[in-house]
Amino acid sequence: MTEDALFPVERRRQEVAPGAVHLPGWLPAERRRELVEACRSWARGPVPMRHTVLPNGGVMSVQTVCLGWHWQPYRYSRTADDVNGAPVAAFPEWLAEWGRAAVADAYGDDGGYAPDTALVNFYGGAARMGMHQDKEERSSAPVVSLSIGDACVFRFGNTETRGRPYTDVELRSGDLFVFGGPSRFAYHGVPKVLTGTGDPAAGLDSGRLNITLRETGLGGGRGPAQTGATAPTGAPQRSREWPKSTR
Ligand SMILES: O=C(O)CCC(=O)C(=O)O
Ligand SMILES: [Fe+2]
Repeated sequence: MTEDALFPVERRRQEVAPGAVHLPGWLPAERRRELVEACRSWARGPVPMRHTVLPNGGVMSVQTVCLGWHWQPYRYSRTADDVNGAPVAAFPEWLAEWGRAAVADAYGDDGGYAPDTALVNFYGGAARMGMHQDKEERSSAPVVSLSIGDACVFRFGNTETRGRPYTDVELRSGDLFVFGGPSRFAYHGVPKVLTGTGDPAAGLDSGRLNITLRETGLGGGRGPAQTGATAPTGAPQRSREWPKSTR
């Protein structure tokens, strides 16, 4: 339960919509720290983290860097043609293992989950993300979302419209949210970051990191590491005991 809320909110596993599961506090502090370190490394390059420019000229308030496949509105490619043209960093095997553990904890079975791309988003205090569908993937495998740092309001809607019905969920540091099955193509967004709620234990005092893992369905594996390039430095060593269910 939250300590500060007038009406305390239960922080329990919750199925927000069919196939959309929120697992609060899924990532332990050590794993959060490792992931923050890895994100700092990915943010430096080979493709630097940047504010994505939309086809209508709008600039996203969120900053993004990708692994495995580079996402730009509205397609995936192996090179960051809208940034510096560099090949995207590889999607590491340890992150795929975290993804399988996440799906298994959400649904009871990992279903052979094989994510080959990740979008790493950084939200400064004023950043937000409008309601959208993740639909550039040619796969209906679930999206695995990990949040670290400042909490946020995550709005999870329906597959038909940007508007109601939707459910607002508070995602805090370490929370896992998985959306698949009938919810895989539901609209979702982040209307608000709750500044001042950061996670010093994870090394992220302010701002919010969100990492979504996806299967692109495009084939060709997890990216450059498959073809000989080196993995980004700073990738954490996962302890052998982890991941396991924290439910
Ligand atoms: O930041 C989040 O929680 C959601 C991010 C998201 O929807 C996306 O990257 O497509
Ligand atoms: Fe999304």
